[in-house]
Amino acid sequence: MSSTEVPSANAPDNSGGPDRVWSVDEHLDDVLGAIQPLEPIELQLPDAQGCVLVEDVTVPLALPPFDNSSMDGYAVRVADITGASAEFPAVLTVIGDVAAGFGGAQEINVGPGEAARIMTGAPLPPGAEAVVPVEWTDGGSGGGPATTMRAAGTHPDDSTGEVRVHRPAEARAYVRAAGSDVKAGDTALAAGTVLGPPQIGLLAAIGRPSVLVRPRPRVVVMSTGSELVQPGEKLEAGQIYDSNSFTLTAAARAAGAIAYRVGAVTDDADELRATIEDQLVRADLLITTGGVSVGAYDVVKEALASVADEDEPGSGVDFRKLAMQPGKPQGFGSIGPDHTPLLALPGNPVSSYVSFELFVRPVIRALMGLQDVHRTTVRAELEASEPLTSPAGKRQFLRATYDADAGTVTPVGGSGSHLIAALAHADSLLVVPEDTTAVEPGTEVEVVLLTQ
Ligand SMILES: Nc1nc2c(c(=O)[nH]1)N[C@H]1C(S)=C(S)[C@@H](COP(=O)(O)OP(=O)(O)OC[C@H]3O[C@@H](n4cnc5c(N)ncnc54)[C@H](O)[C@@H]3O)O[C@H]1N2
Ligand code: MOO
Repeated sequence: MSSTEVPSANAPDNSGGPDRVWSVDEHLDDVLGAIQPLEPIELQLPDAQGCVLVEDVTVPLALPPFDNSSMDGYAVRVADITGASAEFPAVLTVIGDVAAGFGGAQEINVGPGEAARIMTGAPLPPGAEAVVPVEWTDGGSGGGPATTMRAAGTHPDDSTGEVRVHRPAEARAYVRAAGSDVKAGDTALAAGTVLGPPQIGLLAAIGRPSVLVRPRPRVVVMSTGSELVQPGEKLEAGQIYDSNSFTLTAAARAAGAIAYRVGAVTDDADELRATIEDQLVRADLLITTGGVSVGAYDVVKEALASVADEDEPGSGVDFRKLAMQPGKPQGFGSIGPDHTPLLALPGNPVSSYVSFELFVRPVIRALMGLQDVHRTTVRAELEASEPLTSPAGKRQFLRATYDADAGTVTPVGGSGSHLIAALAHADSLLVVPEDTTAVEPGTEVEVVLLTQ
């Protein structure tokens, strides 16, 4: 990197004391190391979308279940239409209709010199060896080539009488063979598959109404701060609107969670503790924002100190400083009888969002049992009118826009962790490493894509 690199004197303090500063990677390892995927449950197909399958699903019946037509046309015997042409059509007796869903195909038996009208998806009747599309015939009209089949309801006579076939066809032409998609006993989907729309469709096609999956985590998001007012309400002096709970609830949902937004809780440890205890019942993961710094009203630390069950291994919430900007103060641990994981994020809006992207999103995805828990990162050339500066010893995450065609990344707004508007116009985070204090335009940098 053609940028200013600072010596290791600025590296995080790893001494283990109260002033210890953890690196982003150490914190992420600790957080993810404490997360187990949620226990599998049986979910109805519409609810299983986006979830990870935990069973191998075996095909109970072949697809298609029976030989069927891929065209609207006539089911015929091959020998009857050998050598047929427009000038010398094969004239066949129409013995009836076979429509999709028609269960009585066995009653229609196509004998020599006979044809049955057949619709796309309808079972091939006994005796028939091929299907000729209606466009290869006169459609029973006695005239030239047909373009469509006339509706059985308005033209019942078309199911009887004669049809002229203008072209020969090979055996099995326009026939979709039973089992040509999957066979009974095949593995339809293997454990570990993420259920997207086509996978849900396959499960439905083989008749499965529900499957065993890891569920979406239920994530409760609450912001803290006595200055916070809900959008729509009147702002008094010194108050601001609560945006974090909206941002992070939306982010949790986008990450795959079932997200519950709890409005802002005031800076009162008892109230916060009571709210957290109330919310535990519906939470697989709790997220708080604010109150984790060193201020006199930073109550999250105080409240969480006694919500935790200290007698149980794995309980309790640790607060630490990370070598990153934004997002320096962070809390992580588990609380309540079920050791529900909790991440306490800093209150500054950009800090809480960047912290969510780096730590909470991977947790949500790990709870879902997904293998790939991280955002896509790419390398891009810095496009800027002047060099970027970054604090020594901290990994900085600047908001940016990424141009995939040009292979460039451009910072949006400054580095301040209160810059909500710039964040809303960014699609990526530009990463400046801990040992770099300046980055020249044109330098290749790492970029975290917030959309993939
Ligand atoms: N003396 C020090 N002060 C601060 C330090 C420090 O090390 N020493 N760290 C700074 C850093 S870095 C951060 S980040 C913040 C974290 O503070 P808290 O987590 O305690 O957050 P608050 O004080 O509650 O709020 C900070 C800021 O963000 C606004 N905020 C909070 N919640 C919301 C919300 N839901 N929606 C919109 N805006 C919100 C709040 O009004 C404050 O302006 O501490 C620094 N201070
Ligand atoms: O770490 Mo704070 O998140 O820099 O603003």
